[in-house]
Amino acid sequence: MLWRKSASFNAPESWPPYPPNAETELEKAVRLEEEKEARRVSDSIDHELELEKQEMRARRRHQTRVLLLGQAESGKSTMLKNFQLHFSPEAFNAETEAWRAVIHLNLTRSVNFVLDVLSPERIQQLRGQDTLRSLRMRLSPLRQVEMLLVQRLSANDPSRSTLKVEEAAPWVYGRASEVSIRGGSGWKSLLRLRRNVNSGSRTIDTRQDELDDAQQILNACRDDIVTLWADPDAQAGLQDEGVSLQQQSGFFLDEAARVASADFVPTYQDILKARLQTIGAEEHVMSVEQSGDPAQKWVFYDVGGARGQRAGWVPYFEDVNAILFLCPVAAFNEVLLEDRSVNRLLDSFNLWKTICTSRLLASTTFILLFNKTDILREKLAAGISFSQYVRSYKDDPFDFELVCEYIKRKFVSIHKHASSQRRQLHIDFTCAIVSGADLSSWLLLC
Ligand SMILES: Nc1nc2c(ncn2[C@@H]2O[C@H](COP(=O)(O)OP(=O)(O)OP(=O)(O)O)[C@@H](O)[C@H]2O)c(=O)[nH]1
Ligand SMILES: [Mg+2]
Repeated sequence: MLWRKSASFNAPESWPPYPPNAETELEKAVRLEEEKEARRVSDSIDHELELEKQEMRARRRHQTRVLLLGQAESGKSTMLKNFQLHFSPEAFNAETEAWRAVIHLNLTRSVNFVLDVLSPERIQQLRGQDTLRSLRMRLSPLRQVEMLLVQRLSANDPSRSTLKVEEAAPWVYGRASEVSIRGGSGWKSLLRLRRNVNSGSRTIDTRQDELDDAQQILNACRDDIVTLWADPDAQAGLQDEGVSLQQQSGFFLDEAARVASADFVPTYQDILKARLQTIGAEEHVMSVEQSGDPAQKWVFYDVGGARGQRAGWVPYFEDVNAILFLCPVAAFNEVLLEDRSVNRLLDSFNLWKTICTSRLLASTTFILLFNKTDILREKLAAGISFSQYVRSYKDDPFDFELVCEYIKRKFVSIHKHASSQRRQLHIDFTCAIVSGADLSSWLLLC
């Protein structure tokens, strides 16, 4: 060490350091040279940081950051797919392969769920028990298919690597439990897998072979799946158990003949209907492919909406231009999967209140989307009374327009009273599984 700390001075963090006692001329010259060099390095670091900051600011000027919020199954990821389809159709199309496996998993889980409900004991009480019993037996390989697909889709996700089908399969509360796959990890690697399939890697080939096996078994079971789903006795058994699958996420049983066929290629509609629970947060950067300013980027943050996931939202609050909040209006007669004592519409009200109250979001643009309007319409038309679940509602309990108006009033009122400062609120009613919503106009608001 060329300079010594002065005995009388004990602040090594001060800069430049205090000249040591009894310093020779040579030592002094060396010290000054070192200090000069250190200052040059420090200035250059400061300069780099400043440049980075300026670059970031310039980038940010061309970046609009949008955070998608809402409870689980409110349609956040589906809305994001809609944005991709609208603004980056090429990127969207490139993911078709991966979505096929997800759709196959959705279908397989539905069939296995039906088989769980129609247990051997239950079948004994139904007419046509011989047919159902043999269908049950012939469809048993689908347990293996489910396990294979889960393992393949979560292949790169260490937290799911030991997932067993028995763990994922038991059905609760009239619906199959879900397989959640950490977004942006395992299942998307299927894309790379397909693209690299000629790379000669044995692992990749094995993985692809397994997916092909799953698809072949599913295809071999195709006619039996169609027969099971069309069987009036099976339908009666499901009805007795209070199970209604049609309005549940990832429902493909009505299209089983097409989806399970060997040459199935998912349509846009299929991909929008596919269900994959988001765990954690995913960042999606998009630019408008066909027209517009190529430097302009949209950054979407899609987060998991289940209760256990919500603490992870806060870090994104500080840095976003807009919140896209989704409330699934059709969920008025449902409860949270994670807490069956809580009505889903009530949970959305409370969540909205929390978001409005947040000071970090005081000057953020809010776009409120009332989603799943198609299912709301179907439920009310099928005679499910809104006022049976929402006691404060006093109008016609089956009138779609009035129910929508009531929900909107509630949200607007919460926004007005919970927000710390005035903020414009944009509201729309949507059906996220139909492409072509007025996405551009929302983005103009951000
Ligand atoms: N019928 C209908 N289904 C919808 C609509 N929006 C979303 N879905 C379906 O609802 C399911 C759940 O949607 P997601 O987009 O995965 O929900 P999410 O909010 O991302 O849920 P988490 O990731 O768990 O937070 C999917 O199967 C979608 O296809 C809609 O407007 N109508
Ligand atoms: Mg999601």
